[in-house]
Amino acid sequence: MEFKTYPDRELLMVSLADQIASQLRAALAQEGRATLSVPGGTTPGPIFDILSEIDLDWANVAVVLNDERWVPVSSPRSNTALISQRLLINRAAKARLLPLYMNADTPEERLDALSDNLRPNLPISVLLLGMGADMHTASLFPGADRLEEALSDDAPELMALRAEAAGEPRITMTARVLKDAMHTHVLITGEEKKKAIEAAQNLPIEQAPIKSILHNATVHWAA
Ligand SMILES: O=C(O)[C@H](O)[C@@H](O)[C@H](O)[C@H](O)COP(=O)(O)O
Repeated sequence: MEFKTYPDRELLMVSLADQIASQLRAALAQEGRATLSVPGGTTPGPIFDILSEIDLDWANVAVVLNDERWVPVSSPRSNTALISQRLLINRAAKARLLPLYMNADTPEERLDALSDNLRPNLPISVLLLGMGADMHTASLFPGADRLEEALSDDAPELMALRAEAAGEPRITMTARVLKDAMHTHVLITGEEKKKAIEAAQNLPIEQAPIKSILHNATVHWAA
């Protein structure tokens, strides 16, 4: 794992957006297509604002969330709504959204359709992840009902998980898909998350699921 410290959050966001754009450009040059996977939550908004203005061949970029809360897009908790409003606009409006939500009562009802849609766009070219202070990433929460399966190397691409800390049911990429990404960045801010990522290294993976992707990740941090 590489740990990069930035003087402040603004510099972190600008610099990381630039690194992501360069890696997408390289993937586009090599393969003519690229897949970018991003987190929801409260931290990445500013990076989406910057990325959306960057000049690249967005028409050949597929964008997909790492995970989604099973709520309608009209909910303020919808990660799909977040990226629709802050990432898939401006120049990035040309990118193709691979959905992680379709109207239904439970994620299980839509897992097959969403997975079939995702599969041809794997592996992920550039993976941006967030992390909770409880050391979850995507929706791989410590204590989640099917965590062991979601961390295993023969997991399907997507799974539905439930965890007390998660609130609503989640749909998430499994560790296998996250580990296969060509480039992995973890975006964290604040002292609490810095301590959590340090602590994660000495804990079993079930208690610190972020560990599943740390070995070849760059962690970007600012206070
Ligand atoms: O839907 C989600 O909640 C996320 O994708 C999740 O994995 C997130 O990245 C972390 O919970 C950090 O969230 P914050 O940035 O809000 O702390």
